[in-house]
Amino acid sequence: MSSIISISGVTKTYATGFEALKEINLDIERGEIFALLGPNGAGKTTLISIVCGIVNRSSGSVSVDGHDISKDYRAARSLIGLVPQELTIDAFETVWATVNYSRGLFGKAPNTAFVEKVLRDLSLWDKKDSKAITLSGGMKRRLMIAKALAHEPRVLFLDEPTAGVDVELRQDMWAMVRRLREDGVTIILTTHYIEEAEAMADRVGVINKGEIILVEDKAELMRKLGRKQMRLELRAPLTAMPDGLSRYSLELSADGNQLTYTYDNQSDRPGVASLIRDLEAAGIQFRDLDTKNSSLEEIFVNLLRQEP
Ligand SMILES: Nc1ncnc2c1ncn2[C@@H]1O[C@H](COP(=O)(O)OP(=O)(O)OP(=O)(O)O)[C@@H](O)[C@H]1O
Repeated sequence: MSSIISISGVTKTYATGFEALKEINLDIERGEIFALLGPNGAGKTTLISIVCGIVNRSSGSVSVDGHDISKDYRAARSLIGLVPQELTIDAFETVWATVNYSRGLFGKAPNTAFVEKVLRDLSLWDKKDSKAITLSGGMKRRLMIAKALAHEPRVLFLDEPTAGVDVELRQDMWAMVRRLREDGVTIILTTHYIEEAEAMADRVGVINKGEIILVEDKAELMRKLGRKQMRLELRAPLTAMPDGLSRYSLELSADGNQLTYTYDNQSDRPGVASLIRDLEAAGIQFRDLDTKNSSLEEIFVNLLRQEP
């Protein structure tokens, strides 16, 4: 896959002297869903805003489909749709006017069939004549997306797309984002909901204190950094861990009824079989057993914990 966005050596120091981005190098591949994760204040919005031409970088370069965002600003910007965190729609404008106006701003010829398709895809068609002020919160967010798609961008930035959105609507949004990808749109989203990245992203980037600390294929990341846990429900509670089991990384629940064994996903010798033998030798019996893989959330928290 070739990259559609290329960010090279980008730094940002705000007028206050605050260094929000330190030497960011990042390539976004054509047609992927890329999730940018990071704690509050990590620099996600700053980075997106630079690519979209809203904030000036202090140094470095960015190109969008080969167009330099400074030298070739218009061409670069016309390839991008941005859905910012805050609502930026005129409350007294209709849905139809909002989307068509936005298309016009990019100098695109009117195309009612295209705008109709966007509104239908976002389940806003029956609201086309409603004023934005009369829409529910979820509809307003969808209108923001419709507005961002009005000029047929090839790249869509979604900054915290589902912040404060209920679970059902969040699932709808995810489905909609996947459909956009199927249409060939590259999607970059920032999110606090790690389950969102887990559900949708092809690749994940983690940014912390203005630095990209990791970029990885999501499935690979979960395979490489993921851990597995096996939980055993004991027949009789244990008061202390028997000596013979000290070589395993075992945790005993406070009531003594559960043992949890954490092990490496990738290891050829995860030690499960020998643990079970050793439990037997120690006379510990269990009623039930289950295993689970660690989530992206656990991987993320561990990554940030390792950072100085
Ligand atoms: N105009 C500005 N002037 C000075 N500092 C700023 C400005 N805008 C942002 N910052 C600072 O830069 C840092 C990065 O902010 P940014 O909004 O990019 O973070 P973020 O990762 O998007 O955070 P969040 O998840 O909270 O939206 C923060 O410490 C913020 O206070």
